[in-house]
Amino acid sequence: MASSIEVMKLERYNSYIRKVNSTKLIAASSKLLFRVTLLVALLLIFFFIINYPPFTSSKNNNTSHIHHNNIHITTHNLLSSSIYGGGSTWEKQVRHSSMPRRISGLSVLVTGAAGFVGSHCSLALKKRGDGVLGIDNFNSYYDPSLKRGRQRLLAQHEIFIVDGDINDAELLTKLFDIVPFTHVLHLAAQAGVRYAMQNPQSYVQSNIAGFVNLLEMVKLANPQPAIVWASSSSVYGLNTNVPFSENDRTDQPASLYAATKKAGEEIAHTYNHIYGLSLTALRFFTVYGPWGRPDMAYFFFTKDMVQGKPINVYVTQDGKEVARDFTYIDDIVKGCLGALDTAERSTGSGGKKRGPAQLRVYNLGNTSPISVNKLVTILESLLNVKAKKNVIKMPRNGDVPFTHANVTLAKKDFGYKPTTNLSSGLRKFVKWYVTYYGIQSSKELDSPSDHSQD
Ligand SMILES: O=C(O)[C@H]1O[C@H](OP(=O)(O)OP(=O)(O)OC[C@H]2O[C@@H](n3ccc(=O)[nH]c3=O)[C@H](O)[C@@H]2O)[C@H](O)[C@@H](O)[C@@H]1O
Repeated sequence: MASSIEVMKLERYNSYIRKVNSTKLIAASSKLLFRVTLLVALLLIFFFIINYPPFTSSKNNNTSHIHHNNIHITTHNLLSSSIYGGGSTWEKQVRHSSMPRRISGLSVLVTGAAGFVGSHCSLALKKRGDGVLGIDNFNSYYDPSLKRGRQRLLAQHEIFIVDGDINDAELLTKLFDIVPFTHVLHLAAQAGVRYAMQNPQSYVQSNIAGFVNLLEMVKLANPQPAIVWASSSSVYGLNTNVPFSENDRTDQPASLYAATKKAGEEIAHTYNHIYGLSLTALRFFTVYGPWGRPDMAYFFFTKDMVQGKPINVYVTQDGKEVARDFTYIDDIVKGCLGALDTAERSTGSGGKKRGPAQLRVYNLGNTSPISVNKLVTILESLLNVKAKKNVIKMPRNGDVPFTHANVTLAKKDFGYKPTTNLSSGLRKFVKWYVTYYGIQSSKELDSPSDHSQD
C-alpha cells in the first residue's frame, strides 16, 4: 500500500517536472523565434536598401536639369518607391517580363502597351518569344477600364505593364538601368485628330515633350536601344498626290495632332543626327479591329447603331464622300514586327554619337481607301440594324477628305503586305465588340464567309 502511494507521488512529481520543462522550452523557443524574426527583418531592410539605391546615380545626374523643369516628375521623385512598387517584387516583374524566351530574342520596351496597337504588338512579340515590358499612364482620354481589360489580357501572357508616364525621367532611367532593352516600340501618344481642338496641350505634352523625354533617356541608356515609333498618315495633311508616298510633302498638316506627329519625325531626325539613335517612324493609316479605340468612328458608330442613336456621316464641302485607307490591326502588327526586326542598332553610347545610324519612315496602310458611307453599310449588315445617318459637311476640325497609302517601301524592306479587307476586319471587330460588351450577336456574325483580301 505504502509503495503504491510512493509510486503515485513519484508520477505526480515527474509530471510536474515535465510541465516545468515544457514551460521553459516554450519560453526559450519564443525567445529564439523573436531573435530570428528580428534578424530576418533586418536582412530584408538591408536587401531593400541594396536593391533600391536613391535616384541620384551618376546617370541621373546627367539628366537632372530635365527633371527640375517638370513638376510632375518632382512629385514622383518624392514618392517614387511607393508609386513604382518600390519592392523587389516590382523589379522581379520588370526583369521577368522583359526577358526574351528564345535565342537572339528581342527585349522590347513598349510604351502605350495598354493602348490598342500597343497591346496587340506586345502579345505578338511575347508569343514569338521576345521579352516585353509595357509602360502606360492609363489616362482617361477614353474609357480606362478598356485599357485595364487589355492589361489583364497581357498579364495572362506574363506581360507586365508599369503604371507610369513617358514624361517621367526618373522612372524611365530606372527601367533602362534594370533592363538592357534592345528595342523601344514607342506607341504612347495623345491620339485622335478632332480632340486636338479641345485639348491642344495634351498633344504637346505626350507627342512632343513625352517623345523628347524618351529620346533623352534612350540616348543615355547603355546599350542604346533602337526605336520604332508611331507616326501617322495625318502628316500628309492636304497632300493631293495619290497614293501617298513617303517622299510626298508633309508640311501642310491639317490638325495640331498631325503637326505634333510631324514634329516627332523632325525630332527623330535630330536625335539620329546628333546622338546616333536608330529611329524608324511608322505612318499608320486609320487602324481598326478588336480591342480598338472607342474614340474612332467605326467604334462609336457601332455603339450608337446598336443603341439606335443617330450617327454623323461626313462629306466634303463640295458634297463628295470622305474616305479612309482603313487598316486592320493584324496587318499593322506585322508591319511593326517587321520594322523592329530590320532595325539596326543605335550607334551612340554615353550620350555621344559613334557613327551614322539608321533613320527610316514607312507608310503602313491597306492600299484601298473606302468611303465612310461604305463603312456604315458594312456595319449595318454585320449588326443587322439600319443606321440613322445624318449626312453633314465635314466640320473644319482637322479632318482630311481622304487617305491612301503607297506601301512599296515597307514591302521592299520587310515584306509588309496587308491581307485583311474592311468587311472581314470589321466582322472580327464586331464579333469582339458584342462579346466584350455582352450584346446579343446577330446571325451575320456567325456565318463562315470570312474573306480576306488577295
Ligand atoms: O491614320 C491616321 O493617321 C489617324 O487615324 C485615325 O484618324 P481618322 O482617320 O480621322 O479616324 P476616325 O476618327 O475614326 O475617322 C474615320 C473617318 O470617319 C469620319 N467621321 C468621323 C467622325 C464622325 O462623327 N463622322 C465621320 O464621318 C472622319 O472624317 C474620317 O473620314 C486616328 O484617330 C488617328 O489617331 C490616326 O493617327
